Amino acid sequence: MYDNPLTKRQTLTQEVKFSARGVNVFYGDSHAIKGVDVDIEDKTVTAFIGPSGCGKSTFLRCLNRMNDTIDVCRVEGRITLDGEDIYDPRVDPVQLRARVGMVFQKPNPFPKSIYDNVAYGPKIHGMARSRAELDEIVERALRRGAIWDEVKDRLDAPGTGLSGGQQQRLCIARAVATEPEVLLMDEPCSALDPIATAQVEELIDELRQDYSVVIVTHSMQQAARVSQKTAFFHLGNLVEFGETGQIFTNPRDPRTESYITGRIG
Ligand SMILES: Nc1ncnc2c1ncn2[C@@H]1O[C@H](COP(=O)(O)OP(=O)(O)OP(=O)(O)O)[C@@H](O)[C@H]1O
Repeated sequence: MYDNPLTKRQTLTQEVKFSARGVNVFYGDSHAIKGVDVDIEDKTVTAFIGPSGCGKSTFLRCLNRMNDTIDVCRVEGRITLDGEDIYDPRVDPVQLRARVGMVFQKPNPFPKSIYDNVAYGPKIHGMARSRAELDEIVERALRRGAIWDEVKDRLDAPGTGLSGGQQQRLCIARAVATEPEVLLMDEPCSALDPIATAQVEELIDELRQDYSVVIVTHSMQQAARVSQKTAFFHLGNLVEFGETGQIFTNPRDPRTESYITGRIG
């Protein structure tokens, strides 16, 4: 059931991209993430799994400081990206989010054309000196999002007019347009049908050639299909982290075993 040819293919250990140590997150008095230590590797898909409310999205949002936008949220501990503390006051969260892109649960294209959806980030970050350069960036990103062929003849059409699966691939193209190093995906397929889900999963597998990808998913089958590393969260604790194949076939913690066999969650 959890057979994963992808994890079998990769056995090499990659460089560490994110390193988290002693991370605690509070919403007011509520302790949502408890003392999490984890290393997230480059060129690897890491899945965050666990029952609803266990803190997967909260921890994901720590990685690009999206929690900064939530008033009651407080993050403690140390998280480094390529060895640099991302919570250092000198770090500009906007620049950080260009390096650490995010794709959300519900496809959320801007109410703009397909072209402008993708061109927006590169324009803000001054990545193109001419319209021709911007055209190239947009085409490259749409190709990376595996949607170029479907939209190349209607780049001026509104992004919101695409199907759900196309919108999500457009959002992935938008996220990669600024050439991030990491892509965070919060249940990116939960609003998609099985065909669109399969397309996005295939795309995720391609993206890991160049990026570190972290995906929150409720689907253990999806975690097994797309990830090489899996982190199991329970009640705010990171209970177990390891090779996806090991987590699904030979979990070390009884809580992980209960979850993957359907006894909790
Ligand atoms: N903006 C917020 N304000 C207050 N509490 C929050 C906020 N966001 C999340 N929480 C709380 O933090 C805990 C962890 O939530 P989080 O959304 O990270 O879990 P999750 O594992 O991603 O859940 P799900 O799988 O249901 O999306 C929960 O108890 C939740 O109620």
